[in-house]
Amino acid sequence: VYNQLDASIKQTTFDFVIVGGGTAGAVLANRLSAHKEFQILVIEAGPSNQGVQNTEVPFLWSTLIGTEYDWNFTTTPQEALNGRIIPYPRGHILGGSSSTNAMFYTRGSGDDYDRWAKVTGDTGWSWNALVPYFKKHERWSPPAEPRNTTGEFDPSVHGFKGMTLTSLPGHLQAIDNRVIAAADELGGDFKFNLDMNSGNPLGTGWFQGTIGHGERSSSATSYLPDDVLNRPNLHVLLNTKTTRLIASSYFQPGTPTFKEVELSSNGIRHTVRATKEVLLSAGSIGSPYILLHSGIGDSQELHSLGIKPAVNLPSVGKNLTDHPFFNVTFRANTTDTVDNLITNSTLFSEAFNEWLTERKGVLANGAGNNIAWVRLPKDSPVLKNNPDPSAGPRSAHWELVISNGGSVEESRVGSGLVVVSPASRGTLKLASSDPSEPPLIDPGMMTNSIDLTMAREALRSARRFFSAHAWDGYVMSEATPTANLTTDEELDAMIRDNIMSIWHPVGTAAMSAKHAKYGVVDPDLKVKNVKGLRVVDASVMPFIISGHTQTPVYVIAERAADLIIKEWHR
Ligand SMILES: Cc1cc2nc3c(=O)[nH]c(=O)nc-3n(C[C@H](O)[C@H](O)[C@H](O)COP(=O)(O)OP(=O)(O)OC[C@H]3O[C@@H](n4cnc5c(N)ncnc54)[C@H](O)[C@@H]3O)c2cc1C
Repeated sequence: VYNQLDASIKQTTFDFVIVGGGTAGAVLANRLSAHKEFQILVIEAGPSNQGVQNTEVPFLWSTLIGTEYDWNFTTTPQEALNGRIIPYPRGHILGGSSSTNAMFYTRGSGDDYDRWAKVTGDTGWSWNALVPYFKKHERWSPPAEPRNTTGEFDPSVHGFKGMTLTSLPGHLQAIDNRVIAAADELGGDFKFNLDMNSGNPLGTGWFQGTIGHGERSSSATSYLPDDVLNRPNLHVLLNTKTTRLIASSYFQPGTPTFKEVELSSNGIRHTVRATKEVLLSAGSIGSPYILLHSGIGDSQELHSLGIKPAVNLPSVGKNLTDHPFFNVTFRANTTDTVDNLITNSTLFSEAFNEWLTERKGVLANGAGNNIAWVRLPKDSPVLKNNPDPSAGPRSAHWELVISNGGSVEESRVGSGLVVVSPASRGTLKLASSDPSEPPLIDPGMMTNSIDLTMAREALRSARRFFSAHAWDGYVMSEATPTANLTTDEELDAMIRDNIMSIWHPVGTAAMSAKHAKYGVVDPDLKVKNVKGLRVVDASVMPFIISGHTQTPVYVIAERAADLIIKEWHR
């Protein structure tokens, strides 16, 4: 591991150069370096994850936003959100966003992946074909505080011998029994679902997180532990930014080859070469950003920025898809909420000590203990008059992340509401030809009015959920900013004022079928009309899944590693 670009790095040629040591990049680094004949270099812009305590304590994930471990991006003014600019965090650390995310472990629905298989013409991306990769990635583990978890998950759908630790919440919360009772009482949309990761997520069930023994399990902790980092054929260069890829046959006719990588750290520039492939794993923002700076994108747009076009691939940076998110909260007749940890330093110290000494307690938990996944009703006018934005009947339109808290001023419970099958699309563009300038990120939040409808219905469904008898005497009244709003117009105005991103950008270097006229990579993740270059990360998803996006990234990377090894291993 090198902490910076300096003279100690003698080697400049490797079999594979992996750009980005994030969620996907760490998987590739591990799987490829298991083959001793491959020399591998990983280039990561951020520092090491080791010793960064707030990446280890699950409850403290949100404290990493806005720090040196975050790229600290923001969006362009969002047209459908009254011109608001919203924060757009991305992990800037080994492990990438898996080192800083909220650790939801959700696979989405079987239909999400079957849609990928359909649009790419490759059955290898179907749910059934990917199930072995979900299991290869996952190492299910007991919750941090041991208890009988029978009836809270289905062991048959999980992997027990994989890499990344997953678990049910260890610390039970005051509201958990009421959530399950509300699901049983209401049935229908909210019916209890034993395991939301079976391919059939709809209904209410227990949160599963990328947490093991009370600590975050990231791609860095699970795929790049010391014994892997110490492999003699794996080289990891930290604190170093890749600025662009250089075409080696620029002026020769035929398909350009991109095997040269330009790096920069502390003002020093350097190039390295891959003899076999460059693997771009810089994420949904970083990968299209590097492609565009390398002249791979819409030639006309690049030309107008002063970048010499190398390959005309107009889909680079287009199709940016993300999940909009907002909150609803209700005043609650309790003093037992997680917000007390924020307002009461004694309570926090006790909880922190418990985590430090035993890796237990509320700080060993993720962002909630229960989730519900809901669809628009079959007879919804939206579905009658428009194509269904979701992948199919097993995919949710929205998600309720039930939370035992929501305000530091008074006791509340509530729900994060996420539109998980959005129809809006945005773009990622360059502001200039200068690779030190951040990109223009426009997720186009709510630009398709169907997403507004789903957000409104999500709120109405949360109101139904919290008016179940199970909450009698506990939930008092809805709080601002959603309280007393009933008409579509009132709700739309509130949504436009409050929607944020839940930070799941995908699709900016999307896969398409082999000879499709659009798309950035083929189903084997090779960049179209280019040699020597694949993209392996969240940007290749042709459609967003109806769940949080780290798990599909791990699965994409696991399958990519197999494709790459099959091609090059002798
Ligand atoms: C705050 C937050 C919370 C989230 N919560 C959840 C959640 O609870 N559950 C879930 O499933 N998903 C969640 N997500 C989304 C999920 O983490 C991502 O979809 C996933 O990790 C993306 O993986 P990736 O490999 O595509 O990119 P990343 O993991 O982001 O990796 C990209 C890596 O490339 C590096 N890089 C980028 N550009 C360059 C460059 N020019 N040179 C060198 N290195 C570069 C970055 O520093 C980073 O390490 C969250 C994301 C965020 C930001």
